[in-house]
Amino acid sequence: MEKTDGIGKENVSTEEKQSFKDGSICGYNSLHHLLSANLKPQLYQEVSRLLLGLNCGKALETIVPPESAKALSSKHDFDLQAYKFSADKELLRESRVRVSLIQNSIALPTTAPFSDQKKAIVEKLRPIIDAAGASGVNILCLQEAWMMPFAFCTREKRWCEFAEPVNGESTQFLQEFALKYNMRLWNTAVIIGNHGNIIGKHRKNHIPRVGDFNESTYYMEGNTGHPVFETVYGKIAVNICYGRHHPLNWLAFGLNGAEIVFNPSATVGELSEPMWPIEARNASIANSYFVGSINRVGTEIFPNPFTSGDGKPQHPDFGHFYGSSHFSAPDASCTPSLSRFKDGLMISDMDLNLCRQLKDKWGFRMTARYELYADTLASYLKPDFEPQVISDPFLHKKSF
Ligand SMILES: NC(=O)NCCC(=O)O
Repeated sequence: MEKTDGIGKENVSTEEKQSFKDGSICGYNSLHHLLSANLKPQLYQEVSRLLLGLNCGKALETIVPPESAKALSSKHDFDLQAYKFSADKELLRESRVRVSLIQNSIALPTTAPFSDQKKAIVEKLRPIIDAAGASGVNILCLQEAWMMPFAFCTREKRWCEFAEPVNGESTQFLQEFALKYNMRLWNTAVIIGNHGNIIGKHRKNHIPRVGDFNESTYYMEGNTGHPVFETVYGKIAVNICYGRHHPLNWLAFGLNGAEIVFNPSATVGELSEPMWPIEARNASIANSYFVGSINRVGTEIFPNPFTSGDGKPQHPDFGHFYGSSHFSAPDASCTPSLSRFKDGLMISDMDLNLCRQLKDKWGFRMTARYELYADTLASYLKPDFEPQVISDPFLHKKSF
């Protein structure tokens, strides 16, 4: 596995390890770097087999990005990784696509004028999107609320100034690239076609009310259902951030025929890091589609400290957004993650036939018994719902 600049270092003292406040994992870019640097090769291979799975019976293949993309990654200091998910070769159906994810930190302090903050993020993204374009990427997804700091923890209304109409300046910025590179790009919920056209939008279905994530101060639950956007490169959908904790949300995109579901996110280590690699991978397996998970990076400090309603002291930041963007495939394989603290571009070739092949192999759709669940859900929604519980008759008897 590729080692990164000074951060992927092997000789880290204990004191140093304890003092990494930069978002690294004991000085390493990601869990996979830590493991590859510290395990003997055969042990690392076995750990990888379990952590990342196998694709067509082998460890996931890496792709070498073009020199121009590598040069942009060195010059602008972003993590660049590329992989290939294969499927069994089919004679009649060919369905290959190159997909990518971008994770980024903000570019200016949250105290800078809002328009400068937005411009600086756009300028930071330009070379990363160019690297994706130079790599022949067909579909690109950015993180949730990519053009602003994730200020919803503050509950201050002034951050609403960052809101834009569907065809606002951020969409227009991406439309240029979509046209230039014959690519589809998304700003979390706006889906842009390779002619620079807006194909549609999807609004976040589930709005968090957990820890500092109290986004209900800013927007309402989405009302756009579970749209799947049919593009020349495949059928794609967006499950925005907190929606990943809702298995029925994933299911509905699958029932509508999604082949790739993106999960643009903003989430912090203390809250969700142990869940992050599991939820996407599980959704991918259960619904026989690919998942692209994207999380922002960095720690964003806000001018006015805020409390979290948990009795603890007020604080000026959310915690560390841990990046770790990656792809999961329906055969339970997945890519390693991008850096935990650096901007990054993850590229992956996908043979979308893998979705149908896994449906055929495991038959989850065929065996799903949706009518059972439709009945349970219908009765659960009624005010007189009684849970189906059969108690041990001895449970409520007095003991002798
Ligand atoms: N942005 C967002 O929905 N965050 C919620 C936190 C989480 O789901 O981990």
